[in-house]
Order: sequence, then C-alpha cells, then structure tokens
Amino acid sequence: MNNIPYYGPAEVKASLKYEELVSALELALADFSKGPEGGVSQPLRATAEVTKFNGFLAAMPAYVSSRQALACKLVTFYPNNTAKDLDTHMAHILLFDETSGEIKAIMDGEVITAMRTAAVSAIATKYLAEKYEILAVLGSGVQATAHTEAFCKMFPIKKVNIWNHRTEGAEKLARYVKESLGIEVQVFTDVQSCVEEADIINAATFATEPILKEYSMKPWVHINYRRSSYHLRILTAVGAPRPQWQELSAELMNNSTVYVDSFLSATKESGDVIKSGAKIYAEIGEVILGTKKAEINKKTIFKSLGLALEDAVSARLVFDVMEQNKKTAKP
Ligand SMILES: NC(=O)c1ccc[n+]([C@@H]2O[C@H](COP(=O)([O-])OP(=O)(O)OC[C@H]3O[C@@H](n4cnc5c(N)ncnc54)[C@H](O)[C@@H]3O)[C@@H](O)[C@H]2O)c1
Ligand SMILES: O=C(O)[C@@H]1CCCCN1
Repeated sequence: MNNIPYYGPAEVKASLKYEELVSALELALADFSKGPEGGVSQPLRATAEVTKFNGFLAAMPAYVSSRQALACKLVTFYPNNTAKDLDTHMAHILLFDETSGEIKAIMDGEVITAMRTAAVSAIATKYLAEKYEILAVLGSGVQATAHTEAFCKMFPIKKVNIWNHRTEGAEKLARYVKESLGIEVQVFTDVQSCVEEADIINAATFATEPILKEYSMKPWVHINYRRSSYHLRILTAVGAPRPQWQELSAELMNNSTVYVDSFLSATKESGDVIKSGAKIYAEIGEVILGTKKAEINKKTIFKSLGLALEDAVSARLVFDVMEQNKKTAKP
C-alpha cells in the first residue's frame, strides 16, 4: 500500500489528448455493445442519495479487458454547490492492476469526467451528424466548456452559439471561445434562436424541466432537393442524470431517433428517457460496430448518462503516460 502515486488535475490534463481519448473510447464503447464477449464488465452505478442536501455519491466500477483497465470512480454530485462557489461534481478514480487487484494509482476524476464525456459526445457526432459548421451550446459550466473545446478541436466549427439560463455564464464561455479558440461566437437569450441554425447542439445543464421543446429543432437543413444535399443534425444531451429530471421535452424525445451510451443506464437513470417513454434505437457502440445503421430520416438525439468504462479507459491512458514520463525522466 505504500507509495501509491497520486495524479492531480494538472497532471491528468497534461496526460490526456482528445484524439487519443476518442480512439480509445470508440473501441471500448464498441466492446461494451458486443455483450459478454466484448470483455467489458460494468454494473449500473451504485448511488447513495443525500436527499437533505440534494446530492449523491456514486460508485462507478468497470473493467475493460482490451485496455487492461480496471478502475472505480467515486463521484459526488451536489447541484447546490454553485451557490457556494464550489464544483458541483467532485471525483477521484482508483486504478487497479488487472492481474492481481493491487492498486496502481489514485487520480483526480474531475478532468477525466469533463474530457471523456465531451469525447463520447464527439464520437456520437462523428458517426451521426453530416455537417459540422455551427455548434449550439446550452449551458456554460464544466461540461459545456469541455464540449465546446472538444468539438472545436475535432470538427471544422465556424461559429458557436451559446445559451445559458444565466447570461453572465454564457458571456464568460463566449469570451473563452473568442479569445482562446479564435472562433466566431454569439450569445442568445432564448433557446429556440440559439439552436435554430445549428448543425450540432449540445445540452449540458442542470435543468430539471425541459428546456428544449419539440418546435426547437428542424430535422434537416434543406440545401436542395436531392437527398445527398440534406444534412443530418445531432443533439448530444448529457444533462438530466436523474430519473425525475428532464432537459428535453417528451415530444422531442418521441419524435427523434434516440441513441444512448448504455441501454441499462438510460432506462434506469435518464428522466428524458423514462418520463417520455421514448423508444431507444441503439447504443452508440452498436453504430460503431456497424450492427445498427444510423437512421437518417428523423431528428437525432444522443443521450449520455456517463459510463464507468469511460473513466477506466481514461485513467489507464493517464497512468501509461505518467509511467512513460517517469522512465524518460530517469537519468
Ligand atoms: N453524461 C455524462 O457523462 C455526464 C458527466 C458529467 C456531468 N453530466 C451532467 O451534465 C450537466 C452539466 O454538468 P456540469 O459539470 O457542466 O455542471 P456545472 O455546475 O459546471 O454547470 C451547470 C450548468 O447548468 C446551468 N444551470 C443551472 N441550473 C439550471 C436550470 N435550472 N436550467 C438550466 N440551466 C441551469 C448552470 O448555469 C451551468 O451552466 C449535469 O446535469 C451533470 O450531471 C453528465
Ligand atoms: O458519469 C458521470 O461521471 C456523471 C456523474 C454524475 C451524474 C452524471 N454523470
């Protein structure tokens, strides 16, 4: 138990690159959707509710055989922390040796939670969207910022539209987009106008009631009359992680082709799925595997709950980089 390495947020951030994360997670999501022969073991996360303080503590263990990644994330979610100027999600990840079960490292899990969630939304977008010029972002917190960064790195985004329920937040994110990413940006005060022209929409808020309604999305952007000239838009939705919460209206869910990260998580944890009764078309891993084709004649939603396998794969990537750094630093 002595000398277990600890990697803080700065070390984790320096070790992870979106390109590598996307490739590794794509393979792991495909393994997951293969079923038992994919070599992924991942129960539904166990959650201890702290009702008095509107929070929870979740344990998220997973094993991904193809990456030799065995890990458990412990994450707290306290939405009321915003008022205290504290992070709303706090997380640590324990990484284990797959052969012996010994602990190999403990690391910050907040950077991983932000980056792996954005990377998975980017994977869904890569497979399911057909045009990548205008990004609409609903929310301006950790996830909205990570998604903006990941999407702008991975796709040829020309403009970012931002809406947040508090305009100051949207303006802060807009300054980051303009000054650090060098991309045109516009802040909106209503959701409808923000998403109207977008090719990709990302929703990452604490909304507990739908903020995005049926009328807010057109299924296609019509360029001319031939099918090849239409392009499919995508909504990646990462919020509303509780069975009673909704970020998207039931009409929108029911009039869309719904893809998820995990059938089990979506049907047990997602208010958007449970309250709307919407049918799930496929896991994104099935699309990556090619066992389910992308549906192209409807609105497209990718509903993400967040999976332990994503944390395990990311933690393993960080560990490998840190070990490599150690070797190269030795005289
Ligand atoms: N799918 C996943 O893998 C995954 C992973 C992490 C977080 N999440 C979820 O994503 C969402 C955003 O998380 P975050 O880390 O960015 O949190 P955050 O605290 O950094 O940001 C929360 C955002 O929601 C906004 N907001 C607060 N109350 C709102 C309301 N009533 N209506 C609309 N917007 C509101 C805030 O202004 C802020 O922009 C949460 O629901 C979180 O649980 C999902
Ligand atoms: O996958 C995650 O890490 C988060 C934990 C909190 C709720 C939303 N999903």
